[in-house]
Amino acid sequence: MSSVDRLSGRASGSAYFPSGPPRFGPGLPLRVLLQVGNPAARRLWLWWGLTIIACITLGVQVVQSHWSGVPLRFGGVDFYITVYPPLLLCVLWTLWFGVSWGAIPAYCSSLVLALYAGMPPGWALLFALSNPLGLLVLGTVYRAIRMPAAFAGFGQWCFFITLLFIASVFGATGSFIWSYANQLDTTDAYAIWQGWWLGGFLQGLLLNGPVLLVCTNAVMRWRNRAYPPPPPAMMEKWRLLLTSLLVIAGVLAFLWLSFFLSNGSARIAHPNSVLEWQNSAQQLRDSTIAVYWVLTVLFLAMVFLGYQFFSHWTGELERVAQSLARERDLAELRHQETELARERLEQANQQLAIRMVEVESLQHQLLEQATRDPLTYLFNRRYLHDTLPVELQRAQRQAYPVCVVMIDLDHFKAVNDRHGHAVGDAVLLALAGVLRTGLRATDFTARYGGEEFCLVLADIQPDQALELVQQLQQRYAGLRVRASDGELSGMTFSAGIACYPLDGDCEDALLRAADRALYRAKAEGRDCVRLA
Ligand SMILES: Nc1nc2c(ncn2[C@@H]2O[C@H](COP(=O)(O)OP(=O)(O)OP(=O)(O)O)[C@@H](O)[C@H]2O)c(=O)[nH]1
Repeated sequence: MSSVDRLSGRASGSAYFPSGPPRFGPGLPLRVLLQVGNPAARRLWLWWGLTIIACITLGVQVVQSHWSGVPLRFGGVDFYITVYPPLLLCVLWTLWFGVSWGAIPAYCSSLVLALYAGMPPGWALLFALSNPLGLLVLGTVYRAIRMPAAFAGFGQWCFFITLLFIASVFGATGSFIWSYANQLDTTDAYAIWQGWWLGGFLQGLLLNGPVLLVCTNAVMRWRNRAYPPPPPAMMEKWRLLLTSLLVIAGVLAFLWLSFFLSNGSARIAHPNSVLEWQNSAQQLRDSTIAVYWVLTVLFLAMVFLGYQFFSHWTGELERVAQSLARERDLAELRHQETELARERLEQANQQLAIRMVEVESLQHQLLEQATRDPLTYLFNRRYLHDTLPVELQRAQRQAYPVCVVMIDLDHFKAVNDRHGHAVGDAVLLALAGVLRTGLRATDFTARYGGEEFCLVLADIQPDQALELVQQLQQRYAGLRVRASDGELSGMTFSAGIACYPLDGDCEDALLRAADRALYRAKAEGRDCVRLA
C-alpha cells in the first residue's frame, strides 16, 4: 500500500495493514439494515432478527430453568456458574459486526428476562444495561486496537481471555441489582455475582472461543466483501479515550453499586439482631477483600491491555513515520538527482551550442579557405571549376548567353623585378578591387593563376562583354599604386573573351577559347581585348 493510498484515504480494507488476514475495524453501522434492496442487508436482517428472538427466548428459559448459579465444587471451594446462552450469541455479533449488533439483543433479552422474573420495570431497565456494558468494553477495545480476526497465536488468546474477563466482571454488575431487587442476603448476592462473571467468562472462553477460532475469518471476509471497511482514521484516538473513560466509569460504578447494594442487602436481611449484623459485616469485609482482589487483577489486566494498546499504536505510528520519512528521503534524493541531471544536461546543452557555433564557424572558414584566394580574397580556381558548369546548365535551361573572360596582366614580371613582390601584390589587390566593384551581382571573378583572372558574366552578349572589359581596362589604367620610387600608373592587362554557346558548350571548351583569344591579344601588342 503506497503512501498515496494512505493520503487519499481510499477504502482498501486496511491501509496500515497492507497484507494478512482481516482485522477488526470500525463496527458496521446499524443503518446498513435500511438498504432493503441489498441482499447482504436482507441476510443481516434475517440472522439478526433470529438472534434477538433466540436471545429473548433463551433469557426467559434461564429463569424458567433456574440456570443462574449452578453450584460447582472445586478444590474445596463452592463456585456458582451461571449459564446465560444469549450472551454467547451477543459476543459473536459484537466482535463480528459491532457493539450495537450484540448490545441490542443482550439488552432485549435481559429486560424481558427481568420483567418475566417479576423485577420492577425501573430496576429491570437498569439491570438490562449490565450485559451491554460488558459487550461495550469487549467490542470497543477490540476495534480500537484493530486486532487480527484470525484468533490465532498465544498473544491474541491472552488478549481475548483478559478482555473477556474484564467484560464478564463488568457484565456481572447486574447481579447486585438482581440480588437487591429480589431482596436476597449478602452471601447470596456475592455467590450470584461470582457465578455470574465466572459463568460469563467460562462460557465465553469454552464456547465462544472455538466458534471464534473456526468462523471469524470467514465471517469477516463475508462482511468485508459485502461492506468494504473504511480506511483507518484518526477517530481511533477518541475511541481510545472513550474506552478508557468507560473502563474507569465502569470500575467506579461497579464499586459504588456493589457496596451500596451489599449494605442494603445486609440491613434488609438482619434488621434487629446485632450478632447477625456483625456476622454480615464480617462477611461484607471478606467480600470486600475479594472484590479488591478482583479489582487488583482487573487493574493488572488493564495495565497489560494498556501496554498492548500503546505499544501497538506507538509501533504503528513509528512504522508509519519511518515509512513516510523513508519515502520523503527517497523523494528528496530523487529530486536532488533529477536537479543534478537537469543542471548537467543544461551545461551539456550549452557546451553543445558553443561547439555547434564553433563548428559552424570552422565550416564557414574552411569553405572560405577552400573557395577564396588568400591574397585578393576573390574566388579561386577550384570555385571556378565548381561553379562554371552549374552556371552553364542554368544558362542552357533559361537560354541566355554566358561570357568567360580571361585576363592577364601585361609585363607584370617587370613590376615584380623592378619594385619587388610587395608592390606586385599591391597591383594585384588594386586590380581585384576594380574587378569586384565593376561587375554585376550575377557575375563573379576568380583568380585563375598568378597574374591571371577569369570573369564569368551571365546573360550578356559578346559585344557587351567587350565593352565592359574595356571599361575595366580603363579603370585599371587609371589606378595609382604606391611604389618605392614613386607611383605606378598606366598599368594594362590583356583579355580574351569566349561566349557560350557560340564558342563552346562546356567549361573546358570555353576556357580554352578564351585562352586562345587572350593569347591573340598578347600577340597583337597587349593592352587589348579579343573575342574568340
Ligand atoms: N607579386 C606577385 N607576383 C606574382 C604572383 N603570382 C605570379 N607572380 C609573378 O607574375 C609574373 C608573371 O610573369 P610572366 O608570366 O613572365 O608574364 P609577364 O611578365 O606579365 O609578361 P606578359 O604576360 O607576357 O605580359 C612572374 O614574375 C611571377 O613571379 C603573386 O602572387 N604576387
